[in-house]
Amino acid sequence: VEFDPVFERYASFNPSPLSLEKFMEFGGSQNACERTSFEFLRKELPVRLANIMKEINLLPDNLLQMPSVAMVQSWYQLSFKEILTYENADPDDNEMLENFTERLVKIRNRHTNVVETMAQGVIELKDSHGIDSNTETRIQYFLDRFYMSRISIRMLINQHTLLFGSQLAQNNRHIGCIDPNCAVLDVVKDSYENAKFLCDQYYLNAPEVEIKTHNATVPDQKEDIRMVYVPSHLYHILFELFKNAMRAVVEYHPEDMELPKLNVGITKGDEDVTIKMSDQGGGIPRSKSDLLFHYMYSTAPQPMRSENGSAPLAGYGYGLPLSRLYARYFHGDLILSSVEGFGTDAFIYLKLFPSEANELLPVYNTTASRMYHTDTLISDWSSPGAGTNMSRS
Ligand SMILES: N#Cc1c[nH]c2ncccc12
Repeated sequence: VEFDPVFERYASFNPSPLSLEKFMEFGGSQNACERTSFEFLRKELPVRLANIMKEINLLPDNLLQMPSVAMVQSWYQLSFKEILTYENADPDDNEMLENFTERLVKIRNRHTNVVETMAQGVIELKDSHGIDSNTETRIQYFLDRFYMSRISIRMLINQHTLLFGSQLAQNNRHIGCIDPNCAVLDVVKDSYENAKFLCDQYYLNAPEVEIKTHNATVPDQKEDIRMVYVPSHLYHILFELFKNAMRAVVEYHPEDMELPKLNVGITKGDEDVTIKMSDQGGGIPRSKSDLLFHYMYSTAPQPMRSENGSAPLAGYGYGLPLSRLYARYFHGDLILSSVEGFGTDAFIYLKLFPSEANELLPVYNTTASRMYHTDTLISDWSSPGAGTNMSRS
């Protein structure tokens, strides 16, 4: 589709970010909203697909030629073409609306394994050509944007199919996958219990947790801290952090049956809801803390395949970079702050107001394009060992 003028036209539009408040408006009264949602999506989905496909096309040739990457590219091209068949459809044609929703489900299913398949492509490149630091920087830049784009496209598809599809009725207070009154403490407890179960199974031990809540805006507030959010996103972030924190604590105290507990604080401020998770797992040296968010570093060696060749037994360790993307998706963040030799604090920042929780979307433009063309900047700070006797390059 690259040299197709229609593709270039859609790629020339900037994606339109929605806020959680806007997403909830689509979930208002029934019918009028399905038509509005359809008219928005038949333009916005191809715009978002075309924008990220422009960046896929800019990847280094030897990565693009990897079988797994070529397959992902073909899925995007096919899905782009399929949505375009609705470009001039009649929004009042209910049968067409039903067909559109069914097509979205098929597209979502086609893209189910994109994360694993792209990770496989990176491994194929590593095994066949090796990867220099320049290429690694570009792959890191691309994958952050590619996975954020995918999170956003799946959010649009999930909302439309949940609100207007023939799916089982979900929790009647939820709007699609959004909970307008998400009790943060409940998600923290759920994710802790599930991570603890895995930790107990694997290590036969797991740290306890102490959770404190603080509502800074209404002191002495006994009510739960609630906010508009997507519980499944928050769960994904917390589950990953709990697994990593528990692993650090158990491995740092191999002999102790009495493990230092995890401390979690949930604070509702004027703008932010902040979840702080503290562990005494020995921490990470500063020299390695960035690596935790690198896709390359966390790309496991050729994963062990189970006998029947099904999905790899070992995960790809993309959990932390993807969790940070989920936190950033609605303009929050995920930050690790570590004290080597003692432990690590993880901070999840979330926007309290749905009107401020806007999607953070990659935009294809000359800045993005330049990231794929120019060599990484020569550092304008000294590097170890480069003294006066070395000529400047
Ligand atoms: N995420 C996360 C972590 C939470 N605690 C950690 N300790 C060592 C390495 C990574 C982590």
